[in-house]
Amino acid sequence: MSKLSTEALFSYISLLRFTHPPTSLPLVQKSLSRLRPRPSHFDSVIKNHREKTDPTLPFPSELSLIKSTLSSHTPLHSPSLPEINFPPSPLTFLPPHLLHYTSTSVLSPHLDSVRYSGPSISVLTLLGSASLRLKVARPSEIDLKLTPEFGGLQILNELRTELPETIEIELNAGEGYILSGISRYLMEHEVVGEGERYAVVFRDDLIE
Ligand SMILES: O=C(O)CCC(=O)C(=O)O
Ligand SMILES: [Fe+2]
Repeated sequence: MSKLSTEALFSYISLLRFTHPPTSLPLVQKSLSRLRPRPSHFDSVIKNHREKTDPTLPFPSELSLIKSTLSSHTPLHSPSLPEINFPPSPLTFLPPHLLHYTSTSVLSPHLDSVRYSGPSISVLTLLGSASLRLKVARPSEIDLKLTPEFGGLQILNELRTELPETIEIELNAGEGYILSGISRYLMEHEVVGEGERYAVVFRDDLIE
């Protein structure tokens, strides 16, 4: 794995990227404008930020770009890794989740719950910049009963030996990333940034 190019590495963990102009920033700022910063999310993963799920904002061109990015992805597997479930097409998206971070906000390493959303998590940065850091998750973080079949936790050891300890990408306004496959189910993510940042998160619905 260490000989893989960055692009091949991202493909291997199904970390996809897209660019979309941050034209929805004014709508997102307006939607969040009356909210007070929250000292803590219910699970303490995010702190000192503003957030809101807003079903009234449709984001049609962002969602169609995310769908086409996902459907053009061919996962790259090492022969020893079992297949990871990939989103069927078409996906049904949950209402968008709006986020506003400031210099005091913290987003700690976590895995998004597999109880509430499906196989892809897409985030478009609308203002500001930060870094996304991905690491192979600890076994205790993974709910094997609810996670698609990975062939047991042995896959984590395999990933730990095959992947760099941290995979990091820059997040700038107008840039989006998608966590799916390995990066969605088997790696924890954290966002590290200094200044103000607006982002919108598109999660797809659970697959029955
Ligand atoms: O702000 C981001 O890029 C990530 C947000 C996130 O990880 C989450 O809301 O679960
Ligand atoms: Fe997350």
